[in-house]
This record gives sequence, structure tokens and C-alpha cells, in this order.
Amino acid sequence: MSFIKLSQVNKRYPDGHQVLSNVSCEVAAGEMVFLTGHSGAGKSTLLKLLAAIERPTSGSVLVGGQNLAALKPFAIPILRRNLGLVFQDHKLLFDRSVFDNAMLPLSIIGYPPKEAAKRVRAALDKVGLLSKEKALPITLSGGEQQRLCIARAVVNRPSILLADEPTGNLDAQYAEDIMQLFTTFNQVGTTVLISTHDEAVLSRYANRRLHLEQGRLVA
Ligand SMILES: Nc1ncnc2c1ncn2[C@@H]1O[C@H](COP(=O)(O)OP(=O)(O)OP(=O)(O)O)[C@@H](O)[C@H]1O
Repeated sequence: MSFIKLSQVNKRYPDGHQVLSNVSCEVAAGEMVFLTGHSGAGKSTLLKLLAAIERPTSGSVLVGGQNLAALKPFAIPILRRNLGLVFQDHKLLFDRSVFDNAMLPLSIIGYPPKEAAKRVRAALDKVGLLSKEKALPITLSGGEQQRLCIARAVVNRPSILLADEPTGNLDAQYAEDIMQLFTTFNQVGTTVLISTHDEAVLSRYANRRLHLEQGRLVA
């Protein structure tokens, strides 16, 4: 049940700012879709609604069959186990190694340590960071930190991956590597929603786009 469905979603922040207006859309299970739009169009806000970081003012937000508008606080961690989040404020733990950072989602759910270590190494290998597992994040380049965030997001094999500008500030080669990674996850069945205004990425990938303009979805 890894589909996403928004119905007539409005989001107004407490300061009165109306950021999303009557947004309805669907992303099918197993699809990879881009979320595009100008700066301030509401892309991050939409992704935050899907991760239950923010709540809609009205409308329904279905993720994997659950309506997040009505989600009780205790259910949020259960929802997030199914989600891989690559957000801009990636919040790596700078006093912990690359390995420990990638392990975090599995530690939280009490995953058996031996099996967890295998998964962490597999994820680090996928993003090309296995040789740096003992390093501290501060010693990594921006692109490597971004790739570590992706390893951490996929280590618990989420059925839905949400990425907010994952290639922002990266050079073209890193950006391409990251897009290839998302494509690989999508090919094994993960539903992927990526917000981007990276023209280089958009010109190379023909995936469906959801385009926001001033908080409204336009075709
Ligand atoms: N917590 C908040 N309180 C009030 N306004 C907010 C809050 N978060 C975002 N906004 C406003 O909502 C609008 C949409 O922001 P959002 O971050 O969703 O846009 P975006 O399309 O992701 O932009 P960008 O591409 O620049 O990241 C902006 O005008 C922003 O200032």
C-alpha cells in the first residue's frame, strides 16, 4: 500500500500564509514522480504533509492507505518506518560515525544488531561510502553528506521515498549518481517522489511531473 493521494488539501501556516490551495493528486505505488515549481511554490510543504511533519488545514492526505490528517501522534513513528526521508535540513549526527548515522533508523526500531550492520553496509556500499564508514560526517564533502542521508533514508527499506531537492548544490556528477540511486530503488518497487528545480535532472528524466504554482497544482 505505497500509494499517495491528496484530496482538496489546503495548508495555511499559523502566520496566515496560505501555502497550498485545493491540491488534489495521486502517486501510484511503484511510480517515480517529480514535484516541480518555483521557489516558495509549496513543494517542501507538500512533502512535509506526506511525512506528517506538518498537518493540512483541510483536506485529506493518504499515505499507504492512512489518512495523515487524522493520524494520532503515537502512529507517526509507525508511519515513518515505511518512509525514507531525504530532507534539506538533513540533521546528521556530527559526533557519530558515518556507520552510526546510517544505522540510526534501525537502532530506533530495535533491529537485531548483526542483521542491522549488514543492511547498513549494503546501504553505504550503494551510495559509495563503505570505505568511509568510520569517518565523522564533518570530514565528508557536501555531496558525500547528501549520499549518507540517502543511505540512512533507505536502510530500513521503506516503501515510499520522499526527497526534497536531493541534488540541490551538488555538481552534475553527484547529481547524476543520486538520480541513478533513486532510479534503482524505484526499479525494485519503491514509490519515489522527488522535489526539484534542477533543470539538468529534469531534462534527462522523463518521469511524470506534478507542478505547483503559487500553491496550486497545474497540469
Ligand atoms: N513554518 C512556516 N511558517 C510560515 N510560512 C512558511 C513555513 N514554512 C514555509 N513557509 C512559507 O511557505 C511558502 C512555501 O514554502 P515551501 O518551503 O513549501 O516552498 P518550496 O516550493 O519548497 O520552495 P523552495 O524551492 O525555495 O524550497 C514560502 O513562502 C515559505 O516562506
